[in-house]
Amino acid sequence: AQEQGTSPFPKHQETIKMDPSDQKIFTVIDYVIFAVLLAASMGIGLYYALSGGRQRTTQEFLMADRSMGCLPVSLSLIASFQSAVAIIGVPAEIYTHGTQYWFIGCAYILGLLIPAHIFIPVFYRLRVSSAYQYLELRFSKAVRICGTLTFIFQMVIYMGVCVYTPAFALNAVTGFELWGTVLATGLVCTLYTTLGGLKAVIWTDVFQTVVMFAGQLAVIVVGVQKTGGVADVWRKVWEGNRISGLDLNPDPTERHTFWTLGVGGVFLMLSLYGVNQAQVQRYLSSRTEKEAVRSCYMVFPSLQLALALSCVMGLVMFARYYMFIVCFPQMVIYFVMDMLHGLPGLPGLFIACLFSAALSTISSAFNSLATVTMEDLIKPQYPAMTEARATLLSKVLAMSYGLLCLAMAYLTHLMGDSVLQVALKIFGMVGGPILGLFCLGMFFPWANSIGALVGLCVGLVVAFWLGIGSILTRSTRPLPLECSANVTIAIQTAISLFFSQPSGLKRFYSLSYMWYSGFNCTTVILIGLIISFLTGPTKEEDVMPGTLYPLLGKLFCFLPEHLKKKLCCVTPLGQTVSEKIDLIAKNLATFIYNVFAVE
Ligand SMILES: O=C(O)CCCC[C@@H]1SC[C@@H]2NC(=O)N[C@@H]21
Ligand code: NA
Repeated sequence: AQEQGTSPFPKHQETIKMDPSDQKIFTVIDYVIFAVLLAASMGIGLYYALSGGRQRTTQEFLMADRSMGCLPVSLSLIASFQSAVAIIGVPAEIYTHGTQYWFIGCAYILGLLIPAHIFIPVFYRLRVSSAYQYLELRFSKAVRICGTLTFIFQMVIYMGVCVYTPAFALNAVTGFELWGTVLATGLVCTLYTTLGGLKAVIWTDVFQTVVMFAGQLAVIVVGVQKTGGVADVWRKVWEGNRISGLDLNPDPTERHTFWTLGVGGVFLMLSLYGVNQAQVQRYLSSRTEKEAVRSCYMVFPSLQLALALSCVMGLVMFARYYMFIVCFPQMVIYFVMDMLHGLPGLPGLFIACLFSAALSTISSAFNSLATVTMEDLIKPQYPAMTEARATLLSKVLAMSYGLLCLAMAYLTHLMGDSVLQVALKIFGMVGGPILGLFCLGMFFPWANSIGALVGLCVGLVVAFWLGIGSILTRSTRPLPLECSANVTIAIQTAISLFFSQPSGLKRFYSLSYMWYSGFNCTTVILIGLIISFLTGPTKEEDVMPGTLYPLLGKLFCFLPEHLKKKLCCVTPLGQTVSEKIDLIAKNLATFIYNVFAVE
């Protein structure tokens, strides 16, 4: 049933440019909406710079006076890791490979329950400001510093991808000024983060998350209506077999299956929602531990909604273009402008949506980077520093990270891979080992500092060997379009010759990137335990109270008490399993009550 439509695409696939002049994409109202977004974000920043304690202490600037409620915290938690990468990358993923990626939603259950009931209680009761303070309490100063530096490395790269993605995508399709937008976005974000601190970052995240959902919803509604209605879209999508079934293929080199997404995805979620400073800081800014746990529960429905919106957008895009099977990097933006041009204000709304996604993520990154640099690297060196000076320095740090992020944006220009893959690989390669470090500390009392250090280093080396190896050996990978033909072939032959390795290594390199978090986390734990046992395991009684979570006690709760004692599974968190279970039940009940009570 292929309609004989004329292809809406210009002849040359490489340079898809809708010249704003003839297409009249952006009317004045569109620019106004984009400007309103930046102005509103600045306004919130200024408001928190001039109200409350006027950002005079690090407790307020970095921790929002630990006074936040669960609703803003939960929306800010989503905004931190739902950036333009997901808004552009997920629809392209669904268009190209079908809805298999949607199964990552199954990882959100354990991916949020474990942080709510394991990581939050430990961090909250230690009353730390930075997650890496935990590493010094549990291990040593050296482990804390390595953890902090690893986190900084991860977030600086991730930030660059998040700033660059929306600007480059828009420029490629609509000629929207590239570096002007990167500068405008980066500077506005740096300003309101530097002026208003965590309170401003959280409240701008709330506003930006609403804009993000609105923009995606608008594209879906207009897209379905222009593609013949829901029934027609469903028929085209079904015929194009874009609705993937449950793929239970256990092969770990299979890119997306229920196992790589549903199980591998849990480790990805734990590395973000369990131990990433940006999220931990939000939990710690909650007024009570219960409020923090509740905000984690409230993330679940909104995260599922965000995932559904971006997946449905990909399906509508497929229904629209399936008869012209083409795929080029900026197809999603092209589709959006194809749907929305001629509807004044909607292209502007989508641009606002794209930059809301970017701003909310990079502002969280700036603020968490400033916090860990201050708390983990500077304050311990200068304990006598006055509050005023420390707060001023935190603001300077937020500003510096903002400028560094612009530089990273340019580096992203050179990466060329699909941005969703790049972002998820960064989390897997760097977030995975950090998750392993925290799990080693919380669940294994025998782990000592040397084991933790060696485990982290080996974990990072293996992670980068795997990550870079997979990029280099995927000779089938389409190199960025701008490469000229003969150079590409020469490079590819050189790489394939150099890397023509035995099948074992080839299989290692072809591990699905969705397993990176789980694989690297496990490496750190195994190496960490082996080294700890070789260098004299820590005794339970020597461990700082409150830094252990009796995971083994929970798992073996059926064992008699004396055996559990031997397996050192006491419950230092002071709650037996049954108390834990009824806490979960009570939380669910109050959460459901809150939702309906609000209605
Ligand atoms: O959107 C981004 O900036 C990064 C890609 C998504 C990161 C992970 S995927 C699972 C979880 N769900 C989200 O919305 N973000 C995180
Ligand atoms: Na975001």
